[in-house]
Amino acid sequence: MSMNSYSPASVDRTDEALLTVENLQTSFFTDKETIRAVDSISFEIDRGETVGIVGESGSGKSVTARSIMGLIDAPGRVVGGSVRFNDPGTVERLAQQHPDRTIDIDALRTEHDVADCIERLLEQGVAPSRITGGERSGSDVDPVELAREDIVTMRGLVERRLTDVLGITDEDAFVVRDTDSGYVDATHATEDAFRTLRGRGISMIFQDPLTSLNPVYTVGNQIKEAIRLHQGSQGEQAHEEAIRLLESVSIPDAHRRVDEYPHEFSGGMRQRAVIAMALACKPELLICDEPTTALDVTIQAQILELLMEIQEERDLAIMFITHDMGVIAEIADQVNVMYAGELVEKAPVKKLFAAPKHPYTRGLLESIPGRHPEEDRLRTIEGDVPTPNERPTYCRFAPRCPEAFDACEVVHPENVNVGDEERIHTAACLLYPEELSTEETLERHRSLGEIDGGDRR
Ligand SMILES: Nc1ncnc2c1ncn2[C@@H]1O[C@H](COP(=O)(O)OP(=O)(O)OP(=O)(O)O)[C@@H](O)[C@H]1O
Ligand code: NI
Repeated sequence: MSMNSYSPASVDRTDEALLTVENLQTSFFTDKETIRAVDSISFEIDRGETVGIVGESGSGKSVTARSIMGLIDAPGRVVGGSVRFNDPGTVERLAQQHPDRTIDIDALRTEHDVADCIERLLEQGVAPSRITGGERSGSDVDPVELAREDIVTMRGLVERRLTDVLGITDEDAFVVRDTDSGYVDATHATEDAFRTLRGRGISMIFQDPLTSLNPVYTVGNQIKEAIRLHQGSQGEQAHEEAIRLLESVSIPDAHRRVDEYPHEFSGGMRQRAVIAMALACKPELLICDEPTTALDVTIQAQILELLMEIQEERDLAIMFITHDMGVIAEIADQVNVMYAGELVEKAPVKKLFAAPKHPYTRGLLESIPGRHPEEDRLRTIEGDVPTPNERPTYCRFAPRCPEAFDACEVVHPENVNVGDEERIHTAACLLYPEELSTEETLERHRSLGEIDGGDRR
């Protein structure tokens, strides 16, 4: 495949998200059962934005983060969907490192006609909904026509891995370059590529800072090692940079503390040091998995404050995982609510708090401490998150839902619009869309399930 020159400067940064997660599925194959820990979820993260992932313990938040980072180990595996990381620098670097795993969309466009390709796919018996990606559905949809209208594109065919008609048999390609953009698909990346991705593009911090810090090295040496790996500088230069990083996360007396060991730091200071280490690789996206859960409330507030400052300064995108709706209110721009491996509601933070739609979200909001000061016991949602161990043909929340009705046991709720604008506020609940009759609503969810089901394994 030819390698066209690629200029990051020409990238149109406005129309495509930094991270696009689409129908991501990650399962654990244990002796006893298959746990569908992340069961076909989709969301996006824009540059400079904080996206919260919230849900009770066991809802699949950490597995989502680890899937994006390539950190799922046996018996777990990412089994479906895509995670597209659209950072020009990372795309360019990986395209150079892995030319044989790179697909050049521009070159494909000059060689092939999309409508012809679609006709061949249809002849091969590929379902139209697979080709259109469920963008448009119904019996009257003609994918060939959509291609003429430029709705189904070359890029779309590649994203849906409908590539054999393009003469690409390498299922393992994971870098896609286009004239004005490109992405790395983390669900197909090699371990080698993940090292680049984790080093340059995406960093992650965990609940317990000690998982990221080695007790036998000084904090400074660990930060310097990160600097050496990711920025290439060493010696005095790296030392100065380490101090600067510690100062940037407001560690007082950084000149002295740079030579201290992790056990000499308090919990809050350790988490600051871990953030400094994460920043050493100049990430575009920082994934935080409950980074403040182990800290007391005052320290927690300071760390959140710090993250927001850093984000502002660096135009960093943050994916913030928590089970705490109060923290979400503080930090998130966008919120994704997860339940038993699925995404059940998605909205901008203000909309979610002002008009929560899913009964589960409402339950989570009701259980924020201080919501009902007149009551002396904290409200909780009765029962536990079930283990998602089969393909859902019903609502997984129904057994705990105060609003469940008969259909919830036999129809799987799909994400539908619950606000005025398309795709801005969605919920996966059979109570919606509100304007339809019950019969029509169920029909809507069933037919959306058929499209989504095409991708769900
Ligand atoms: N290594 C593993 N082997 C088997 N099952 C796993 C493994 N890791 C996670 N799971 C399962 O995946 C599901 C989701 O777990 P996950 O850790 O993502 O939840 P979470 O939302 O992060 O919860 P918490 O708030 O407790 O961190 C759970 O049912 C869990 O049992
Ligand atoms: Ni977790």
